[in-house]
Amino acid sequence: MSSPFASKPVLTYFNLPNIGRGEVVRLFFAEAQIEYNDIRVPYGEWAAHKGDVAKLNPYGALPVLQLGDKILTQHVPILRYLSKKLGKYGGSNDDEAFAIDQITDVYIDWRASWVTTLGGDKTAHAEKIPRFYAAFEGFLAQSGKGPFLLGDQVSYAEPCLYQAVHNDGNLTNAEFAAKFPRLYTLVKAFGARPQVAKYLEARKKNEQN
Ligand SMILES: N[C@@H](CCC(=O)N[C@@H](CS)C(=O)NCC(=O)O)C(=O)O
Repeated sequence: MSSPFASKPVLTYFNLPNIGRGEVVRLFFAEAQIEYNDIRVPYGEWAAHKGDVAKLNPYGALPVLQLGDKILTQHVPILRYLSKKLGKYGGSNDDEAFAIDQITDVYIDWRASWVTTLGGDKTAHAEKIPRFYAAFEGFLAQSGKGPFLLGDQVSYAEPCLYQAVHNDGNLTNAEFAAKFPRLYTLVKAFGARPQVAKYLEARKKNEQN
């Protein structure tokens, strides 16, 4: 791995079990083979760090990415910015860029809804979550490509979708695979990308779900 940036990016995020927003940026870095400093704040120590983060990020939340003298926040805009800087992962025309934006905005909605079901309320989960998977599947059907949203070209949508499927344990769910075949094929293909597979193997030690 190396870095196309003038200095090594510094990603600060929680040491969560691979379910959080910053982990999506880590997945993107794995795919793009970007070397970065991975600062992991133990969740239990957040109160002690919050003030320092607020000095960098007016929103006061993580992840924060330091890129030289730039401070970037909001995980999907971070992915979008990195994609532009790298000249890939963001689509090669306005229509492709729109398709990525569209599906990742649904991912953001999924995330906002999903965190409200974290207490383990199965009824709330069943009421709220399947519509997002159906939307992902629908947009993938509209694109008509595969295995990825843009065909063979990976975009920053893939790490987002990978996590949406991973977070509910659906990577090994045959029923899920049958119901959402395009989405399932996409996340399996993303997880099998050599650099991503290597990263996923290494992160197993931190896997708790
Ligand atoms: N819209 C932001 C949300 C950031 C966010 O809410 N981060 C959570 C962790 S995933 C956080 O820092 N929570 C602690 C807090 O807000 O005090 C993004 O997409 O990055």
